[in-house]
Amino acid sequence: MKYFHFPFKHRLATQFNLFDPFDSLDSTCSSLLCRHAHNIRVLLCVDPTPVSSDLLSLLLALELIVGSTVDVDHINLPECGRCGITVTNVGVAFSEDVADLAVGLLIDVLRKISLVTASLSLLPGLKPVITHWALRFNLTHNWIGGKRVGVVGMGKIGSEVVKRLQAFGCIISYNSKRKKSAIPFPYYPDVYELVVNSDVLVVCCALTEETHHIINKDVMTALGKEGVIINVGRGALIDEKEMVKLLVRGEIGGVGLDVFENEPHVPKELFQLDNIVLSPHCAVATPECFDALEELIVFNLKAFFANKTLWLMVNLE
Ligand SMILES: NC(=O)C1=CN([C@@H]2O[C@H](COP(=O)(O)OP(=O)(O)OC[C@H]3O[C@@H](n4cnc5c(N)ncnc54)[C@H](O)[C@@H]3O)[C@@H](O)[C@H]2O)C=CC1
Ligand SMILES: O=CC(=O)O
Repeated sequence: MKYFHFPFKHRLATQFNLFDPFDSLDSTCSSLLCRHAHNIRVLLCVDPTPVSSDLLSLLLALELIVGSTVDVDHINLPECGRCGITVTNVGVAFSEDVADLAVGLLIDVLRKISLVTASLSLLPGLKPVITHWALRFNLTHNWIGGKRVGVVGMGKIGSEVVKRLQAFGCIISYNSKRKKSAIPFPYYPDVYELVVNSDVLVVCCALTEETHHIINKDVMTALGKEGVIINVGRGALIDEKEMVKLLVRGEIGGVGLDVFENEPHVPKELFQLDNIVLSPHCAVATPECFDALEELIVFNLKAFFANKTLWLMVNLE
């Protein structure tokens, strides 16, 4: 169990009959897994560990998979549906922290906080006269208030992003799979239409066949030289190769990324640029997210063994 810290594993082990394949000396875990397979009723899926049809075919007693992520596309859901296995995910447990990071990335790209922090160490012996001191840097002039922000994916995270950006006075519009009657902002069914009406894009939709490279070369070109893209969804929502080329040529204004197309690989060209802010897919790496996740897991395990209703079941139809 790589993702959870020891006290949580201990908590689980004191309440349930826990079998952790990472306790095995066998690096593939396969022999231990095979030995216990017929007894396992619940699989706790840590991180996006793949749950293939091969694995499912070993676990003949399996009734429930408790996911620890928002997306559960690493789990073979059609096979779960066929075998009558229930799957749960984390729902809103992570949404606020991901939205916070999205807004943090945006402010940092626009105001270059990380960049000037790194530059401070390069300026020894300057007189501490604040205006002169500050003017040594290319001061940023980007205001957040009044920016037209297009949200791609008005789900749980998108809605939290909007709450925060409204407080800055941003002008919001969105693209999503469908128009949401409860959302009072202009809806553009075509992402290209959204972009031509936006200064900033915040990308936080689910990655599906349909949304793969939804932010392609044409979309990014339409956003223009001053346009900024923030991506906290999945790397492959953006055509990363094209994004790098456009950034290098100065054809988009800047990016803030928590996710990459081929993690943990980060295109090295990005490190030469001063209009990017990067984080290593760590939007949910907070104690609050982990606490919420752990409570959710324990709730669902207890509910399952007590034949009670589970939280956050994924629709497998
Ligand atoms: N950076 C990180 O650590 C995290 C990233 N995520 C990513 O954020 C994504 C969104 O999470 P939530 O808001 O909780 O999910 P959600 O299910 O509430 O929202 C997903 C949104 O994607 C939209 N969408 C689906 N298909 C679309 C299409 N074809 N075109 C446009 N929009 C489409 C849906 O309409 C929905 O509004 C997750 O799928 C996950 O990939 C989630 C948690 C943490
Ligand atoms: O990226 C994390 C997730 O929960 O999805």
